[in-house]
Amino acid sequence: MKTFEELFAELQAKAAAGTPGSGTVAALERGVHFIGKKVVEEAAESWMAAEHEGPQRTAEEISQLLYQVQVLMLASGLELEDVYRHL
Ligand SMILES: N=c1c2ncn([C@@H]3O[C@H](COP(=O)(O)OP(=O)(O)OP(=O)(O)O)[C@@H](O)[C@H]3O)c2ncn1[C@@H]1O[C@H](COP(=O)(O)O)[C@@H](O)[C@H]1O
Repeated sequence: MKTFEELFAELQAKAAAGTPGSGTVAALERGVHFIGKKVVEEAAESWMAAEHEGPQRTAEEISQLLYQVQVLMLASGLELEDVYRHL
């Protein structure tokens, strides 16, 4: 188990290192358009899970949504603080 902040630090490190085999690095190479579609896909799957599949499946889909949002943040050059200041 990891927190939102811990996951972001892990993804930042992999992006900076260009870690071979990392799905995050591969997504960043494909760019914002590809990543944006993954965000929308996971958002829709979270919504469908919440309506039809119960809390456990919803939690799984939301975890994937949070991951994709973090990848979009990296692709946009954003730090956690850039987002947190708007909360
Ligand atoms: N938490 C996640 C995570 N959540 C979702 N995903 C991605 O989102 C996909 C899951 O969505 P789906 O089930 O809809 O995908 P799928 O249909 O099986 O496959 P796709 O065709 O959509 O790619 C996975 O295939 C991953 O590509 C994640 N990829 C990585 N992480 C974590 O990110 C960290 C870095 O990962 P790497 O960059 O791959 O090393 C590790 O701690 C991982 O656990």
